Amino acid sequence: MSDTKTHSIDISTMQRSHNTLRIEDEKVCLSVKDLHLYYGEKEALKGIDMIIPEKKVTAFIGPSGCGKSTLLRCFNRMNDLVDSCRITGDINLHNQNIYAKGTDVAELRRRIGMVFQKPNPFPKSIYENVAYGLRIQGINKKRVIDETVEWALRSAALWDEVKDRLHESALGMSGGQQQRLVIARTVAVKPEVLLLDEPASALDPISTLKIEELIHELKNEFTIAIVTHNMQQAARVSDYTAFMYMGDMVEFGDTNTLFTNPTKQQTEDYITGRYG
Ligand SMILES: Nc1ncnc2c1ncn2[C@@H]1O[C@H](COP(=O)(O)OP(=O)(O)OP(=O)(O)O)[C@@H](O)[C@H]1O
Repeated sequence: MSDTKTHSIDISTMQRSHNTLRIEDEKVCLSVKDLHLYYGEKEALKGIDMIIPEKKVTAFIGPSGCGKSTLLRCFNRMNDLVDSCRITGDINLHNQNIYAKGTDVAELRRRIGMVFQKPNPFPKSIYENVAYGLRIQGINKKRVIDETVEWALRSAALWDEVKDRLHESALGMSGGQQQRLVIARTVAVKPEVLLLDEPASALDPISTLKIEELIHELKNEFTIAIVTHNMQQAARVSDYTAFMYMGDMVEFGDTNTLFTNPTKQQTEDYITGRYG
């Protein structure tokens, strides 16, 4: 690295812990081995090897089309829904191969929940949005559902704003509230992992800040993987960062190190805004 370059992100001004994390010290939640993914003839993931550490936030960054969302969708087998898609390699969730024959994909998606860019609440009440996953699981005791709805809404930092209008339509909420409601709906079924695919990119700056604060709280209970186009956001919210380029995992490591002292020239070029 040259001494004269200026980083576009000054991580030292962020309220981050300056301790460098070591991936070897982490408990493994998900491990990815030699993962290749093809959409028809096109190879979109070219032999990915990485782990997602437990109860930490792992961010995926990289230019448009590099495969971030594709990789995220592999973790709960959302790519199964794409006809042309073929996958080789392994992904293990706590040593269990999620692509093994006989895997209960609905149960996998309960254990690994996903939140998308655009808030997608159901056209139901706030309460019923959060209760939905519980009812699908056959839970119908009112007391259990009431308690879980409150717990999930508190976990999503939404309870105080909605406790007096639980039975009003979710569609009357602001975009930022809707996204926190979707997060409450996802955590209500007690997943182990939350996959967040650009969860704040459709939101205003204040709602974005709330989501970032929420991510910070949620990692006490959940393992989080987040795709973001916003490098400042990745630097603020994540413990580990993966930089991808054209289907390759170029660099993966502790977020402080990746943003201040990347080992690969391609990573440095990207985080200093030379391309992307
Ligand atoms: N359903 C699909 N069918 C065919 N090709 C796809 C499909 N989804 C993604 N691709 C292709 O796979 C590559 C990776 O796409 P992906 O959406 O994972 O990238 P990304 O890094 O998340 O991009 P962005 O930041 O723009 O969302 C791209 O070339 C894209 O065109």
